[in-house]
Amino acid sequence: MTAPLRLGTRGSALAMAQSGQIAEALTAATGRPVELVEVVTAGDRSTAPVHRLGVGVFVSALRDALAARTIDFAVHSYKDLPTAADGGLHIAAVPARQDPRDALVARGGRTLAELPPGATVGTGALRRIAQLHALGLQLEVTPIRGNVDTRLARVLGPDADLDAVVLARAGLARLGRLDVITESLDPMLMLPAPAQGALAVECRADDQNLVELLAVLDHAPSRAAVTAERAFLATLEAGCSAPVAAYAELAEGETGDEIYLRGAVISPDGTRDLRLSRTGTPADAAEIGKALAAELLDLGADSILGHEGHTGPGTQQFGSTE
Ligand SMILES: NCc1[nH]cc(CCC(=O)O)c1CC(=O)O
Repeated sequence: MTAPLRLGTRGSALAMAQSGQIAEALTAATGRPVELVEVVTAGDRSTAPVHRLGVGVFVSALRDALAARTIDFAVHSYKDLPTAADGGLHIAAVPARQDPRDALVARGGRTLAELPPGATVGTGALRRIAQLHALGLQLEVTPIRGNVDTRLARVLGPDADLDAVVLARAGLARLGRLDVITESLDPMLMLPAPAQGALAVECRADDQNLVELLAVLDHAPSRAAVTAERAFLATLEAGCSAPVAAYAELAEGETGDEIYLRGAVISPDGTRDLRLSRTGTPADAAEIGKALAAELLDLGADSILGHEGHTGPGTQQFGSTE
């Protein structure tokens, strides 16, 4: 009998769902039993706005448990990971990514275009707030936070107080709640967060057997897309309140696979909206991300991000605020 592998997870419904799906996939592929071990993070205990906490708080408790060897591996929402690499840890797999689009859940089955001026739309992410404002629809954008159920209740519950909320389609998919979506937002309107819809399966870098075992879950095209988007984010040195979006698509070109990366930096009020794209080969994913970020910095993205001259340690700790 092999001892079960210990998969550390947060206790939220979303975290449990995605950890459970990875545990099942791993057992199906390798025959190894997996046991879920719940880890409570500072982010779960606090009610402060996420852009103040930084999403890194959700991740650090799992990483501490990895370092302390109380768990063997962890599954993160990739977009919640800090861009700074963690030396002792290794992302052993990026499984096939879910549809990365954001989703609108609106009362009365409405789409974005059907919301009247003054309609109240809840979201916590500056990236979404900025892009909603940039649409110029006179939407009343309201900051909200909480888990997926809490956010849905603001529109669908008995005490609903908002006309709509925007959240990641992938989260709803993992919870089996795609039915509530009234519009999956085209990336032309709402470019997703870097790595949205992707998971990162992480273990200790020196755990060679596990590194090899987990690799069966890796999906090369998803890894290439996420690599480009995250290189873009890291090069912008985006702090924890950064309205940064990126989306890489892979397609077959005439001379082989091609990667098409779009990136945006938008001021929170939506009045400054810098968007560019770049193409290349998947093998150059990281370079494409870096080059796209450099182009946007040349156009003044730094002044939107508020770190001209750079603000010192800490500012590059976290990924996007989602
Ligand atoms: N911190 C929020 C968060 N982190 C990951 C997801 C689900 C989507 C994904 O895995 O990218 C969500 C919910 C949301 O943005 O609505």
